[in-house]
Amino acid sequence: MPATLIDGSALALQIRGGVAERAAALTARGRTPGLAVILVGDDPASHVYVRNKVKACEAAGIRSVLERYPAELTEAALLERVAALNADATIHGILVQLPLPRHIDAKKVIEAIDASKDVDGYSVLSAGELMAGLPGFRPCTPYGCMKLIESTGVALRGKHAVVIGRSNTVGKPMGLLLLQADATVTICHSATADLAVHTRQADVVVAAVGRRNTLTADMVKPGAIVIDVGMNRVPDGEPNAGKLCGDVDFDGVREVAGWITPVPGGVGPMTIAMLLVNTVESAERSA
Ligand SMILES: Nc1nc(=O)c2c([nH]1)NC[C@@H]1CN(c3ccc(C(=O)N[C@@H](CCC(=O)O)C(=O)O)cc3)C=[N+]21
Repeated sequence: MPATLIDGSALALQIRGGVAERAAALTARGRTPGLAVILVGDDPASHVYVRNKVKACEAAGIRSVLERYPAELTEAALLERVAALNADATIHGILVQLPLPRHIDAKKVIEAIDASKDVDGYSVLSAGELMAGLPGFRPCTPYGCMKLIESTGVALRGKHAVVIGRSNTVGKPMGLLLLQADATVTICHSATADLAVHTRQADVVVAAVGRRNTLTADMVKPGAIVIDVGMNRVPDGEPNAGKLCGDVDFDGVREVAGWITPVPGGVGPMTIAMLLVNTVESAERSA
């Protein structure tokens, strides 16, 4: 029996509905939540993501302020904008879209965002709060993955979860969130000797590498939950060339797994939903 599809678009809509109620309650008290999104340069993919974020805010009753700058913007000028948004009481979340042009030190910019407005959860303070099990903003993509896993109804306690990828934005925080949910966690990466040995043991696999077909059917335990964070394009000369695809060989793995997320329509929409959750939460804290 093929895997049950985990519908990230539907779950994201449901979560955004909850956000809309909380935002309306804040607006009724004259405290409309506000999110500032800063986009530097003209990466076409970044423009699509940012537009989706702004649209989702509007639909949920969150005021969004989109600031676009040319790729030549100086680091000093960007830091000045962040400082101004830090001081703006109508702004509860600040998101600086990554990647930034190479002449700008992204770390420095992220650390300049006031911790109370770090709705991306990318700052060292937010990472430390997650590490220490303290309340704080969780990075939106792994946070969304946790909600997708929860939606299956399978309890994580005592389960073996394998994360493929060790980035600061997805792999590492994903491992910590799974650990916090009492899973036994393995983090695999480019130097892992035999990836399949690990994934075949896994009750949950989260693939976050950025390379298509990283996880194939022979690498998956029957019945496992498979979460696909990848955002890749099918190369020219292959069927479906140019289409968005994940890190998982979807057609193969769905025959073995118990649950699987599609790309698109899986993790991507959840990333945006959790950004709205963090923003409304930030506004509630400040109200
Ligand atoms: N400071 C910062 N925060 C981020 O959260 C951040 C970032 N920088 N830089 C880039 C990545 C990427 N990201 C996505 C969000 C939603 C979709 C999304 O909605 N994807 C749709 C499809 C979109 C399409 O069709 O291209 C889906 O998977 O169904 C994708 C990617 C957020 N990121």
